[in-house]
Amino acid sequence: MLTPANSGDSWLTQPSGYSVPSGLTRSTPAGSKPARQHARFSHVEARNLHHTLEHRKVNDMQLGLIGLGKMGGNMRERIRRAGHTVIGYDRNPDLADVSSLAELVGKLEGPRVVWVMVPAGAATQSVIDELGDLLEPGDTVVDGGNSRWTDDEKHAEELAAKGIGFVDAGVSGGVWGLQNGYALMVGGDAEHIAKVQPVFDALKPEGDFGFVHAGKVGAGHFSKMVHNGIEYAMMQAYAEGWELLEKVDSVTDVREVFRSWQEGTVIRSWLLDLAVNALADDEHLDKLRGYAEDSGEGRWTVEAAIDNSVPLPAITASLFARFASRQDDSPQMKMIAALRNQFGGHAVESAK
Ligand SMILES: NC(=O)C1=CN([C@@H]2O[C@H](COP(=O)(O)OP(=O)(O)OC[C@H]3O[C@@H](n4cnc5c(N)ncnc54)[C@H](O)[C@@H]3O)[C@@H](O)[C@H]2O)C=CC1
Ligand SMILES: O=C(CO)[C@H](O)[C@H](O)COP(=O)(O)O
Repeated sequence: MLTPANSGDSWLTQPSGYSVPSGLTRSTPAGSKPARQHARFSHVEARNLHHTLEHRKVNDMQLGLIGLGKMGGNMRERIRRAGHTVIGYDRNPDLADVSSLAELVGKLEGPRVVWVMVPAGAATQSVIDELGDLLEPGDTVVDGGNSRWTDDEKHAEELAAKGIGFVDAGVSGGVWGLQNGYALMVGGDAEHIAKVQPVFDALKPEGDFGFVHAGKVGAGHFSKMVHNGIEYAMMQAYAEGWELLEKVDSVTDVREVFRSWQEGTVIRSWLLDLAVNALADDEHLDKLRGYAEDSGEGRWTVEAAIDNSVPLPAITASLFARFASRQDDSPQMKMIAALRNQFGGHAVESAK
């Protein structure tokens, strides 16, 4: 079952998933007693241990992480597993390692890197404002939430006036990121990004892809915004296809059709895999109401399309489909019904 990591680990103790680097442990043959603490290391083991410690010294860094919910909680765990130190703050004390932002900043050695992972808008603004007062020149703030890209320039300017760097990071991967890694789209100056790189490396998926320095400040969130616009339209297409398949009598097992599409088809994707997961739990989605919220990225994508005169019919339609999902009845369809009745005498249905 997928749950955010709400372990509430103290930053002073090793989190449950922490793995000791291989050079620091000695293997114990099955059935034998565990090696005693004072067991002698061979020359090769001692050299490996030395290399491991040197490696950690060079690469380990400290991170302050603010917002330990569905995303930040798992990110803290993934970064710690990579051997870095994470001090987490959340306004929910059950999740936090420290009791205030000031305490978090006080525990970090300079130059500090602080990652903000709270809801976009007012929450992000207030955290960045407070950090602006607490941090020192040479420190760096990363906004990893789904902030509107137009906020980034303002945040970068406000912090730059105090000598503090700013990086905007679009993060993709959801609650699966702990195991699969988080795809990262970052914007900002190379000098600021370099300070955060060990953390980006810890978060990103294995392999060659999953990290991009997309451009200047704002480019990371702009890229993530478009990513989410695409996400809307892809989900909408799967959803529409699914409804049509469910509607007709000739297709007797829609769930199996979706499952079969997972291999070999043109339309296989991770979203399709997740649709199959959802249908495994609830074959006809009977347990759900057809209602979908949105958090902003879809509408900002449509606004950017208008600003740039770029036609986005699929993404716009998928945003509007969510608005429609929130209506019990359709005022506009009342008007359509009234007009058809007016001009053509077509039948109407009475309000319930
Ligand atoms: N859930 C997802 O799939 C993804 C979410 N995001 C973005 O990441 C950010 C966090 O999202 P989630 O973890 O899903 O949200 P969440 O609601 O699970 O967690 C947010 C956390 O921030 C804390 N918080 C809120 N205001 C705070 C403040 N002023 N000071 C300290 N802590 C504060 C809350 O107590 C909560 O624990 C949002 O900007 C979201 O849009 C980005 C990618 C994927
Ligand atoms: O960024 C995400 C996934 O990539 C978040 O899950 C985001 O909340 C999805 O957008 P919306 O809430 O508007 O559906």
